[in-house]
Amino acid sequence: MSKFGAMIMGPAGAGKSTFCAALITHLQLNRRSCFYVNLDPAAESFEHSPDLDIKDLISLEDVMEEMGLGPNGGLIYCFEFLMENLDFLTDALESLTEEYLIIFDMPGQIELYTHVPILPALVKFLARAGSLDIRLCAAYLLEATFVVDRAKFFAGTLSAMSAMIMLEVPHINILSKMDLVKDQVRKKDLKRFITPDSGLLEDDPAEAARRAYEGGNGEDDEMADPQDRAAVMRGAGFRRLNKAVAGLIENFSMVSYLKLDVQDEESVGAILSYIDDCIQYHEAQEPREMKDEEYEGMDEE
Ligand SMILES: Nc1nc2c(ncn2[C@@H]2O[C@H](COP(=O)(O)OP(=O)(O)OP(=O)(O)O)[C@@H](O)[C@H]2O)c(=O)[nH]1
Ligand SMILES: [Mg+2]
Repeated sequence: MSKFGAMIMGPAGAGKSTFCAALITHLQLNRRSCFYVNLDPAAESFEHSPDLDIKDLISLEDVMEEMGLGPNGGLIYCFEFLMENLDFLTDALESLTEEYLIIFDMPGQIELYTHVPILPALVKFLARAGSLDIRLCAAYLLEATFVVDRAKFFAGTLSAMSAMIMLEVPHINILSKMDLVKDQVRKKDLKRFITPDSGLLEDDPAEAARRAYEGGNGEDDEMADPQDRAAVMRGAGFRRLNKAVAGLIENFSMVSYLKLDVQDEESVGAILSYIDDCIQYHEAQEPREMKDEEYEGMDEE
């Protein structure tokens, strides 16, 4: 029997926990079962209390205090500890039926998604057939406010792509906090972020401001101070690198985004449908008898 899950990932403050809460509320309203797993050892408050909380195994605060580690090293330590104590997950999850959507609320430390191999190992463990056998969808959130700084947007997109390549499970990317940019970005422009277009760097208003600050196009201006000139050359190199990265993202067509406005029930429902499709949730459900109260609900409609 398969189980189904969604791993909600992304940089610090991207809105992961808020999205988890909205997803849970939406599932409850639609009479669907869910199981909320908090894997952020630093998370303190929750809208829905977790059904399983890594802090019951290990807390970041204790690790930092006892091991003398900082927040990032401490987080890696917590995950290494989790990997040595996987029974903590197995014991809680193994009895869940295919009706449940297991929601994993992940921490925001970016190194977890880019260059330490812990997350791929955890995902492999969760998905392994014959063990927990969870069909997992990774959902990577990036704040829509990143569209204001286009170079930053491509850097964020690169981190989404890195997580996608590293984890090797069905993956969706989400632009969160859409409410914050709705009135700032024209619909036509927004499309170029939803499916990233490298041309965005060509007509970047922030870039124009940067060039003006540097005093010209940055490549052939005469400058008195060699240090200024070196800084500008670094700027030019940075721009070329950015363009190359953006071109790579565009050419591979690997990343596109779904829009999330967490206050809007329909938007949350639409993303859930994508998650369901990715993991083929509905195909696996047994036809079930409706409960009496569900029949009653239908009479009223
Ligand atoms: N305007 C707006 N604010 C949001 C939205 N989603 C989250 N926030 C706010 O953004 C902040 C961070 O949200 P969280 O859900 O805690 O983000 P997170 O990704 O879980 O953060 P970490 O776990 O610390 O990495 C909070 O102040 C939220 O209220 C949104 O859709 N719109
Ligand atoms: Mg969180």
